[in-house]
Amino acid sequence: MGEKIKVERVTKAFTVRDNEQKGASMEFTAISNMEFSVNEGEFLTIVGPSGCGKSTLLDLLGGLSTPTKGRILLDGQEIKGPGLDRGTVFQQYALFPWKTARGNIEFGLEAKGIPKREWRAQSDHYLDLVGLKSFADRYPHELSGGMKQRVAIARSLAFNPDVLLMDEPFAALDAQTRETLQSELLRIWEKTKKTIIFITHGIDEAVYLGQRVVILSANPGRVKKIVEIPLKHRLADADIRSNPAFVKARHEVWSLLHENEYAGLYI
Ligand SMILES: Nc1ncnc2c1ncn2[C@@H]1O[C@H](COP(=O)(O)OP(=O)(O)OP(=O)(O)O)[C@@H](O)[C@H]1O
Repeated sequence: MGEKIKVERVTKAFTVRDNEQKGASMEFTAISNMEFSVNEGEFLTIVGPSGCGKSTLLDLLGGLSTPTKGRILLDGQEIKGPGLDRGTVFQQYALFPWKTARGNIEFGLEAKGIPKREWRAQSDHYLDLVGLKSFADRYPHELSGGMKQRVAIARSLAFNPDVLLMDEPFAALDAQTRETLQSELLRIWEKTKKTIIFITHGIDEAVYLGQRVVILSANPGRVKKIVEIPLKHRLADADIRSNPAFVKARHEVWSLLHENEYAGLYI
């Protein structure tokens, strides 16, 4: 399994107002000296406290902004801007309200330059992949939150990106829908073999989905630890969250995230 993405000593600083001095500005370091890599076809989850730089990191991976120091390599080439090799799914559905589920997916096909005669078969394929074949002609306002997010995932996949960047895509959904979409996503990942980087606030979600979990700490955002999750065949076990290996991994991630509280840092 080759290395797909390499985050090399990345620092991202923003210029912000200096509250101490009127009219002056100062540097604020959101992410400091971050380093990790992602293997081809890996499902990597990233978890960390609010403000640790998760969205900043995803913007850098998406090429929407550039590091202040360090660099990010994709297939050995430095990321210098957005590209169709990376698809992003956000927390908010970001669908075109005037296009049907199929129309939203076909937008992805058009952007990728797929000839129009192939759209129908390909959009059928992606609708089927996310379990929405019978909702092809519905508009976003006629779909539930979970269905909208399925369309968003299908649209991102229609670009056929190498890497899927997911920024808390299930955060706005109710617990049951979230669990369903988590297992759907695992199934899609197993089928498509995409490299996935998935950002979340949820420890359960990070452990359930990730082959490895990157734990970030805040002020500034840094990699605290990368934990391997030794779970195989997640989909075969309907109640994997009760499995001792899951419980153990979950506890490890939880402890790392809450370490500072017990050291008295926040008390
Ligand atoms: N454009 C910007 N200008 C100045 N500061 C910024 C900018 N973008 C982010 N920050 C700061 O960088 C830090 C990291 O923000 P970011 O949104 O990446 O965190 P996050 O981990 O995604 O947070 P959350 O989990 O709450 O969504 C925060 O302190 C934020 O205020």
